[in-house]
Amino acid sequence: MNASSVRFRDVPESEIPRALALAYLVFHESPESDLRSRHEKTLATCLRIGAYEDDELVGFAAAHPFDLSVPGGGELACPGLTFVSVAPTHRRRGVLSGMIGELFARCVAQGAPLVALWASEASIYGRFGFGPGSYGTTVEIDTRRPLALRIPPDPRPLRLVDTEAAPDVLGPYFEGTRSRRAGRLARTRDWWHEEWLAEKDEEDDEFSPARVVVLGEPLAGYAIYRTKQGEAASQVRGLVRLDELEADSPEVAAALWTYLAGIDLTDRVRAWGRPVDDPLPLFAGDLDQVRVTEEFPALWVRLVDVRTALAARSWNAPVDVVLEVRDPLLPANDGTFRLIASPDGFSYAPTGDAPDLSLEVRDLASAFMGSVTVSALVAAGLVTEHTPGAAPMLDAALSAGLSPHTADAF
Ligand SMILES: CC(=O)SCCNC(=O)CCNC(=O)[C@H](O)C(C)(C)COP(=O)(O)OP(=O)(O)OC[C@H]1O[C@@H](n2cnc3c(N)ncnc32)[C@H](O)[C@@H]1OP(=O)(O)O
Repeated sequence: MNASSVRFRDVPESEIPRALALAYLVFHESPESDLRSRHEKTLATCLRIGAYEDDELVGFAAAHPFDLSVPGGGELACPGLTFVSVAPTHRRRGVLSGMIGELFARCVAQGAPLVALWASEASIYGRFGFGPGSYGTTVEIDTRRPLALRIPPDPRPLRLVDTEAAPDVLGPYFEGTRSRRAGRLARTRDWWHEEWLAEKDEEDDEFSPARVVVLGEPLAGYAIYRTKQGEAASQVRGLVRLDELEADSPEVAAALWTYLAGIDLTDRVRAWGRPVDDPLPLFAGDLDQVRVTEEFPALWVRLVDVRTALAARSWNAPVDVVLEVRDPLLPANDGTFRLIASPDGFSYAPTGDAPDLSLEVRDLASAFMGSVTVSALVAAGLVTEHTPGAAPMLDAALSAGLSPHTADAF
């Protein structure tokens, strides 16, 4: 086989089981029938690209029809790439590259300015112009003693909400958070039920069903969590796994963390995918008790249409810079452009002027989302600042308050 013997085309709904068989092969999975059915249902709503050698499916990629919040409260169509699978017999011959090219062409045709993904390996997607658009952290709390905090928890009562009713209670609140943080996907009712509130945890069936605890009327914050029993014989106590916690104020967050840390018969809380600016590690009273154990790239973002993406985000200070953007895969983005933006206006047009900053489109994606500053990229040797002061000027314009954050891993 060579790359030219492979053809790319849509995978019809009737071939979803075949695509899933390839995905389970490459991800070393053998899910039970209810999870297979969920995957089939999800894939029916996705864009599906297949790489075929004659009639054999040798590569598969799907994309969810997501909308992503961008800095300043706007949102953009952002296909969410997932289930990327190449047959072990056909690796490293350009099948993934071909599927990505196909996906970008469809995004351009459909007017989707962004693509996003969670990477199985962080080394794969930079070459295709993806940069980390949000980072996540893992936080662990030792709850063998009461949670020590430097601020008083909100004293209002907490209540548990049935998972059936939860999307109606949490949905509008979560939607409100999307205008404050970039990186958040719009959630449908099905997404809430299947990805957040499913009876069985997809990865570890020792966990309880999802539990939802809320504070305030109207809602001022909530937590979604699962618990795992300990083992009396080996004196291992149970675990609380926090899946999501949102709060209007640090006091509400403090009340929810105190609740989680106080759950009987458990001695740890583990929270994966917290925002990098989560206030808990700041208001914790004992930093031996509350530890940030990990920080990782979460959502990878690709600017398929740089101009449309930049136009959709907020500009918090005036900026006038010439950017030399390198994008070998999408020539419309590649070139030298003058960016003039402020809270009152935006323009981005090709120019023959000398650049103030030179950068790769993957780094522009991270700066666009707000996950890294341009000055930090200059300091790392990834962006060239030809005109002193251009990077801090662009950073002031890009600044947008809270860090980008994505908890929906897909
Ligand atoms: C969004 C998601 O779904 S993430 C899930 C990704 N899928 C998996 O991890 C499943 C198992 N792996 C696979 O199916 C395949 O190995 C894939 C999809 C990762 C790669 O597919 P391939 O068809 O082999 O990739 P392709 O030949 O197009 O390689 C393109 C480039 O990426 C590089 N590359 C491919 N896979 C990897 C990897 N795992 N790590 C580092 N680099 C890689 C290649 O070396 C090549 O580089 P080059 O352009 O400098 O020569």
